Amino acid sequence: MNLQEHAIDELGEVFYIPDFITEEEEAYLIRKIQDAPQYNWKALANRRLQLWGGQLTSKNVLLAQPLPSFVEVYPNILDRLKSSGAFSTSPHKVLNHIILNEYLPGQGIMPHQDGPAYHPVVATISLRSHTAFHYYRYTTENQDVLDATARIIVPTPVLSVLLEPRSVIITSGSMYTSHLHGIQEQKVDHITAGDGETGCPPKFTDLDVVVANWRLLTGTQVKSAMFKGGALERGVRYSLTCRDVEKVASSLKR
Ligand SMILES: O=C(O)CCC(=O)C(=O)O
Ligand SMILES: [Fe+2]
Repeated sequence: MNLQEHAIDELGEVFYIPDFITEEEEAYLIRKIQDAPQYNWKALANRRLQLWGGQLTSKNVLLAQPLPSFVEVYPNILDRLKSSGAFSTSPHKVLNHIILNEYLPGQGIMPHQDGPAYHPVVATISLRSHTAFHYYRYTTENQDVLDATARIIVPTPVLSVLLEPRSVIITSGSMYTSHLHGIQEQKVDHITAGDGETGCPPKFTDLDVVVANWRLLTGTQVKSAMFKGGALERGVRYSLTCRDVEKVASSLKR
């Protein structure tokens, strides 16, 4: 796979690959996720999550646990991501940690950075529902403040993407190290139609920002919204956030 053909930003740091997994694989993964015992879920204020591959210590060391067979055997997400080239420069050349997030319609995640525990590449697979995913930057004022929470975020995203179910989005470079990303808490994503040409691309209506990956979208309903406009209702979405934790403790080191 030539990752650069999937670049959706000017610097070539963000890549969108539609239909990264099949519908059968998606159905299987969702069944496995839903079959997990209640105690595997960690409840947060506005979403639930599961950690696969172990916990991180306060010093950002992964206490590695085996990954579930349904990411290593069928479907073999590990190898598939490896052959995408996404982790070719990471220390273990492959992901070793996955956060599974569950979002109900109307739930999201505040703009944030993923931090220094991971090699600065993240691959996020979406299951079951689409969502709208935005990248943000800090203002240049206040730049020397070391505490990221004290810095000001520019409210208009620098890049906005429509993530389809079964797609993967890969974020690397400065988009990982110095930008933020988030999902707004919405039940519906309104789309303003484009004209099918680069001069007038489709937009997310509410923020008036271009759908950066509109040319790469494959879903019938989603594509129709790009050309005719429309409202895309969010369903329950699962995301698999795949990363390579740099420091690993335990005999499971890979
Ligand atoms: O669900 C997503 O697509 C994003 C999740 C995320 O940013 C994270 O887990 O750090
Ligand atoms: Fe994140």
